[in-house]
Amino acid sequence: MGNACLEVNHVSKKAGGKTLVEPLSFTLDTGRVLALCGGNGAGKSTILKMVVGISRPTTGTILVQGLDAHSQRAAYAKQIGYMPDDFQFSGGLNAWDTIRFYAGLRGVGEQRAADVLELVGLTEAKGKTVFRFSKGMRQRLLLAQALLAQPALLVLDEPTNGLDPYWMESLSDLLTRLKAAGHSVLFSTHQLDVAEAVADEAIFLNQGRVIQHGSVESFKQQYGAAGLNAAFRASLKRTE
Ligand SMILES: Nc1ncnc2c1ncn2[C@@H]1O[C@H](COP(=O)(O)OP(=O)(O)OP(=O)(O)O)[C@@H](O)[C@H]1O
Repeated sequence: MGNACLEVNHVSKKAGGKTLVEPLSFTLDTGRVLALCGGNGAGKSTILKMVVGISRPTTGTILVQGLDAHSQRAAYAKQIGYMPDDFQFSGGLNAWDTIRFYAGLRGVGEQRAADVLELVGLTEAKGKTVFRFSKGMRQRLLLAQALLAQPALLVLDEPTNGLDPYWMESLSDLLTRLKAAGHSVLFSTHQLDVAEAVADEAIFLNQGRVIQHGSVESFKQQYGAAGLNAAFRASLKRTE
């Protein structure tokens, strides 16, 4: 496809004698947002780790902007901003020193570091030591480091974990603006209302298997106000 930002082809993962992810294929076009939805242990983080290149698929290939994760590693990594789940920052640094450290790693200047802190509402808190941050503030700092290099593809693992309603809504607004600016976003969530509010497409996962993939609009049309929750339940039922 002409404007594919991410192409996942027949990717699967086995580890410890267990199939964590059964073969899956999907394409994410430029400027689109795709939500990987599923409960605990569905395989969401495993898929995201393969997409960012920190875990190698057992089978299949992944291309971001036409680049291969393993044979073109450095160029590939530059296309991606990653917000991992449950990452611990070095607690002794304040937010400003932390974001400047990541800016240095990404080859990004101080102005951009200040801009991303502003985007996630942490300018006022920039002198505060990160270990004094609430969970939601740490999440926002993690998002800020993912945004630093204005990557073509943002990969966000449970980005709304710990966010209060104000920041949930702000994240939706921010993702909408990033989309409009041509960024593509792949994120995981177990909160289907978040996927419904933010994503263009959703993939439903259960125990490492895709049980449904469709546009959020089509799920809304089919299930009305009950939305993605009803669509997910119906998909689960069909596969039981
Ligand atoms: N290296 C590994 N070896 C064996 N099993 C693993 C490994 N990594 C993950 N798993 C298992 O794979 C399954 C999928 O895990 P994963 O973290 O991808 O799920 P998830 O959908 O992100 O779940 P959660 O919402 O709980 O974070 C789980 O059962 C997990 O225990």
